[in-house]
Amino acid sequence: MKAAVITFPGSNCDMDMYHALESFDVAVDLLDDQASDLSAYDAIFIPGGFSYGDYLRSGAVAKFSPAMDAVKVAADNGQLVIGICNGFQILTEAGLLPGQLLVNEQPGFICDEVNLVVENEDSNFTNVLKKGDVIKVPIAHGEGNYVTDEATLQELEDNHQVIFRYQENVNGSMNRIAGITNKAGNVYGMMPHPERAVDALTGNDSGRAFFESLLAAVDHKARA
Ligand SMILES: NC(=O)CC[C@H](N)C(=O)O
Repeated sequence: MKAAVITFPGSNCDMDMYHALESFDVAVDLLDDQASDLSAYDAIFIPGGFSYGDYLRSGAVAKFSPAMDAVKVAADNGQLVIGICNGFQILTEAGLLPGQLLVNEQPGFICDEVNLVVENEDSNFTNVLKKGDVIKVPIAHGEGNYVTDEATLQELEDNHQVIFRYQENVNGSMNRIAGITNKAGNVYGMMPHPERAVDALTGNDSGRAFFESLLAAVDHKARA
């Protein structure tokens, strides 16, 4: 698998993602917000942080960067696009995923480890797991409260686009949504940080299943 991690001014989880991918022997390029051609990559990661200082709203400035035009082309091509935390916020702002991440129901920055329940075991991001499995993954956000209109929420549920739910609703998200895909299943966003849970030395490597699923999905596509 060939991966790109896009670093925006203010990203702060880009190197976490880089090291997580390297731990799976993935060839990773670190690109910046001026990236214009992403056609060489199986998977493109938009990492967490505070892109452009989170001015106006999280992700609201990043969506205008040249790199996001290239991400849209890649998404249309069916390449995998993965946004973690601020990356999820950028993908919703850019219109690549439905809904919006609002300020947490109890306003404030939450830094914790939370249990995520697998909702869809057939996705590119969970295929080594089973529906109902629980993985513990760090969260670190002030704006993780997922909202959308009722019709879109119903559509997300009906199309099995909800991939993970929080076991307990930590931030007020509708239907305890922690991660969703687009309709085609190749664009994915989640607020929790699997890239921070890949090394047993840190006390938690349950995020590895997420990356193992991605690798299996890319491998499967290459054989098809
Ligand atoms: N860790 C992050 O990516 C933080 C995301 C975002 N800036 C928030 O606080 O919600």
